[in-house]
Amino acid sequence: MDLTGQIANFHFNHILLNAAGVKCQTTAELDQVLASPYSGSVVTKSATPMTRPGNPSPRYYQLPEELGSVNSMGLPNEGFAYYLDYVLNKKTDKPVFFSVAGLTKDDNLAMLMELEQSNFNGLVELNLSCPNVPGKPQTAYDFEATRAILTEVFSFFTKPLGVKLPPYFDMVHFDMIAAVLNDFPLAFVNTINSIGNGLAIDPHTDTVVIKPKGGFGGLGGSLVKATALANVRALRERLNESIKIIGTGGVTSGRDVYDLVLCGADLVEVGTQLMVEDTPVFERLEGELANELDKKDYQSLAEIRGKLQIIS
Ligand SMILES: CC(C)(C)CCc1c(C(=O)O)[nH]c(=O)[nH]c1=O
Repeated sequence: MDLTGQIANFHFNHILLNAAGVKCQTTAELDQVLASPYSGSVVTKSATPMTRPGNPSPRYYQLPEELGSVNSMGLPNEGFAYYLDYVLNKKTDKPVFFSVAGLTKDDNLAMLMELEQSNFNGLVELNLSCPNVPGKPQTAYDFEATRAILTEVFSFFTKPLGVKLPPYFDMVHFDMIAAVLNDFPLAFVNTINSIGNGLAIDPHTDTVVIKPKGGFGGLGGSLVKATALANVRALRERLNESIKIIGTGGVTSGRDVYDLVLCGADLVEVGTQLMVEDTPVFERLEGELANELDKKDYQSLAEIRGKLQIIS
């Protein structure tokens, strides 16, 4: 059975990997994800130029009944140089994704320039869920700002680059972000990032469950699956076919992986469920995915990729 994927010149023997932010802050975590026989790759925690401690804890909370998670980590990471050193020296046959999340455009451009001039030969993911300027929405919700930064990036960047997007909820927003992205030689789009600024309450104490931002945080896990499917499907329908799609959000079973591929995903990332089960989740999900294909006598993901049927 062929459970592989392809982005740019990179072939992935398995389509599953971690979502940036989960199991990818330290070299030990990165090594564990890469060492899993059932992961196809690894993505680093989104890097800022300097190391960051992130927000005060509690900053991550697992919701009850496996509903999902809420987080306001605050970009804790070991700093750009730490991850560059890792990806330059790590021996692996698997393609590697390097995620950058500068808090300013200049930080992003500086990190991307250094990646461009380095011997890094993997894929770069620019996290557009970062704030643009105070008082304005995150970059990916500011279509002019998105166009502006991609114009500057592609004036010098020649390696395979994709963007990590927050979810959109308005059909016109799908049209607008796709119209921007289609103007650039992107290798991929990764959709979705967490659903922004959710709120969860501890019923025993009538208190929010995380400390930062008065309890507001990004939502992940099964409760975001329908939004993830919609964003993968909507962008697949709108983006040039040269722009591949990484589907992220709501994966807890092989059927969830199958559904994201049906909507057009080339690779699939696991976040919240990886926090729950650790790296054995990759073997479970791939086994369940193979069973779903078996049920319908499919031999490869290529036969179902983008083949979601509508009711005519
Ligand atoms: C939300 C930001 C802190 C601007 C970026 C990092 C990030 C975080 C984080 O580090 O809080 N959490 C997410 O669910 N998605 C993200 O992209």
